[in-house]
Amino acid sequence: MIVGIPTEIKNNESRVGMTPAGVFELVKNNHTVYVQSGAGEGSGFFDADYQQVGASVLETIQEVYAIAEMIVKVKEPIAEEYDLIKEGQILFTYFHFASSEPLTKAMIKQKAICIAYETVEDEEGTLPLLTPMSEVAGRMAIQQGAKYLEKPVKGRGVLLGGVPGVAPGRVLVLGAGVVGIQAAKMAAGLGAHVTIMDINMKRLRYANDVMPPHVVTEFSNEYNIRKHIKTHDLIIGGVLLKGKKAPNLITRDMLKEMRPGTVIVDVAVDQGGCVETTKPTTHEDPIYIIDDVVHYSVANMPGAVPYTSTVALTNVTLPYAVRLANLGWEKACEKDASLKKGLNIVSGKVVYQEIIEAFSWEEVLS
Ligand SMILES: NC(=O)C1=CN([C@@H]2O[C@H](COP(=O)(O)OP(=O)(O)OC[C@H]3O[C@@H](n4cnc5c(N)ncnc54)[C@H](O)[C@@H]3O)[C@@H](O)[C@H]2O)C=CC1
Ligand SMILES: CC(=O)C(=O)O
Ligand SMILES: [Mg+2]
Repeated sequence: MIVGIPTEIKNNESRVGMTPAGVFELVKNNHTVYVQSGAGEGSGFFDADYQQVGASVLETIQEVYAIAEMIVKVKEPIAEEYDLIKEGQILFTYFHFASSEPLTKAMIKQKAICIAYETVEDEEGTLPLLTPMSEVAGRMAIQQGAKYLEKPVKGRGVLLGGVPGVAPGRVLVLGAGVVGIQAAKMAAGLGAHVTIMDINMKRLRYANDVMPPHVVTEFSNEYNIRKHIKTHDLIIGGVLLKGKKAPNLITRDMLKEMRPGTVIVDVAVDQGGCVETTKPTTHEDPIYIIDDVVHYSVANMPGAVPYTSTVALTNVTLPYAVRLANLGWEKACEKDASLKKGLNIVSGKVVYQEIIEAFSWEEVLS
């Protein structure tokens, strides 16, 4: 198969869809790989590194899309890329369709085979191609939150770890999944008081087992959330309903209950966010303030640490990419139920029910 690796063009997105190690593996399996010149630079991989393992380098994104049967990338295609996508071309990347009707409609129109990293699901119900980026984003959420709690950027002016004689900051984590656990761990490591909430008792039991005593678990319901937002300095949104729009656990009216300078890092923004006032931001302009509450909602947080993220991502995507290249998407999905769950749009037809529900479409669009 001919595989193309374009340069990411989303704001401050320096990850790349495949490392030279990945190209090595594809070439070993007799596939042809075209990499756009400079695609890996932000992650520390240069054209010569790719050429050394057998890839050919193309100058433009147009050339890569035009020649490839399968595009392997990181983020969803953005508007400038839509028309480059060919009928029947496999796109293997993050899409987060439920948060973008325009993207969904564009991919239907292009009639591509859209296999979304974030809905590939293993037998245990976990999301192997989302997990490493959630690990990155969960850890980063505390770094970013700590930064925006500083007064010069309109935060409350609270040091998360406190100092002797002064109580530490308080962090409320919504969701005890991958993002939530990593965020809680980082915050606890800094010495903050942490409350972590979920509706899944198994996740709360797990958090209770693995976390130090200054991490407290609480069942997630509106009453408890309303209580805790008043006393916590930093709130991390890490909830997910697979493939669906995230639920609004913090509504607009609740911002008034928070103290001025409270910071919300809504990691769940890529599925629409779990805070009503969340709207996607970029690394260039990551925050905005509503009712004195600082909102951070960058939809590609791991893009800011591409050295770590590119390798972590391709460690998990590569085996699937090789299978897709070896077998073609139909056979690969037939043989691998996890990969099949990644099929979101096939030749103009939405095949993932949660997307249809997200837009209240009555039937599968085609
Ligand atoms: N902004 C960014 O750059 C990134 C965003 N993400 C996003 O972060 C979100 C979380 O991802 P993961 O942690 O991997 O998902 P996960 O599936 O591991 O965890 C989500 C948790 O939310 C819980 N949950 C569901 N409804 C809830 C409710 N009402 N209250 C409290 N908890 C609830 C679930 O029980 C589950 O434990 C996803 O939307 C993911 O796409 C992930 C990586 C990067
Ligand atoms: C998961 C995701 O949205 C990201 O890594 O950017
Ligand atoms: Mg307020």
